[in-house]
Amino acid sequence: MSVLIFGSSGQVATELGRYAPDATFLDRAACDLSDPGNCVDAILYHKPRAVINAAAYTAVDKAESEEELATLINGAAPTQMARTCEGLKIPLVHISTDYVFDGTGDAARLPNEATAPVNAYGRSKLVGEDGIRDSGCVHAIMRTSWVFSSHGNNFVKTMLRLSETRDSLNVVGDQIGGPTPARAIAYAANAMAEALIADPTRTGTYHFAGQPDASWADFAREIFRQAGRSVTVNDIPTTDFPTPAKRPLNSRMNCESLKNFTLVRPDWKAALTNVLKELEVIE
Ligand SMILES: NC(=O)C1=CN([C@@H]2O[C@H](COP(=O)(O)OP(=O)(O)OC[C@H]3O[C@@H](n4cnc5c(N)ncnc54)[C@H](OP(=O)(O)O)[C@@H]3O)[C@@H](O)[C@H]2O)C=CC1
Ligand SMILES: Cc1cn([C@H]2C[C@H](O)[C@@H](COP(=O)(O)OP(=O)(O)O[C@H]3O[C@@H](C)C(=O)[C@@H](O)[C@H]3O)O2)c(=O)[nH]c1=O
Ligand SMILES: [Mg+2]
Repeated sequence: MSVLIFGSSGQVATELGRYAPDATFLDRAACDLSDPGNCVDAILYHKPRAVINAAAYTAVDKAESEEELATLINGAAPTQMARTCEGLKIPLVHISTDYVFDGTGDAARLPNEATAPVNAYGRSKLVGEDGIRDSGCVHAIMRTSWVFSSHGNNFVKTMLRLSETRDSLNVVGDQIGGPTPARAIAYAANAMAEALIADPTRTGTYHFAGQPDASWADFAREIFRQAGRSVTVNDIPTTDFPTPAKRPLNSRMNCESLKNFTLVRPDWKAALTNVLKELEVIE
């Protein structure tokens, strides 16, 4: 029996190929999660020993005008996955987000603190979390943040692209969080699946974010520093960068309970160096 993974070409799904090479990966063509019944059929057909959900609707601004679709993919589908896993008594590892929090204050949030998403994407992800917790299945809901890798869409690639035509950029300096390498998320998700098979009492909600916490402006500066690109980053307040979706200011997450899985917060600056090498921006 192998592990079944929803997602194939996304940032985290791509990296899972490294740690779970024998797993079955389902792309959108094999299982379109906008029809949540499809994931029930897939799990019953494959009869895996665990399920990892690395698929999601991740277009934060677009979700404001497509909340229904985002909620099917991020809410209803993971709920159906969890109910099916409960029926088969197999664990589900699911990836969620810092955007389930409202971002008030400046303390690092614990996994059991109150959620209150400020945008449609966050609300859709919270529906999925609640559905999984209510299902009774053995699970790890891993909340992560600010994911980057050498493939797919992410802030690192956006900054590198902008640097080709700009020598200064305005970047928000008052949203603080943990940039997280997709590779580390994939390692952790696979480790959690195996650990839950061995010991279901580890079921629960966990935080997994890269360290140290930084603003998007700090993140941008480090990208340009490592890439050797001379782009001036001007810190601006969120109010000066209007977007369709509101974003939380404080995305700090307390990750201490990762010790249940003998995992620690990954160092995002070191991982950034690897990603820049993979992109052949540096040697
Ligand atoms: N990106 C980020 O900054 C963050 C992401 N997360 C969470 O981490 C997880 C992984 O994110 P990441 O790897 O960055 O996401 P990506 O956007 O890179 O990939 C999303 C994946 O979901 C798949 N997908 C989208 N719509 C559907 C659908 N209707 N049916 C089936 N599959 C679909 C995509 O498939 P296809 O290639 O066919 O489009 C793709 O493989 C998600 O749960 C996300 O919410 C949490 C915090 C931050
Ligand atoms: C391109 C650009 C963005 N920004 C800001 C906008 C935003 O506040 C921040 C990051 O922009 P992005 O569009 O990459 O961010 P966003 O897509 O909101 O990233 C989020 O994605 C989802 C899926 C998550 O789950 C979150 O953890 C988080 O990673 O930077 C600037 O200030 N200047 C710029 O030139
Ligand atoms: Mg984005």
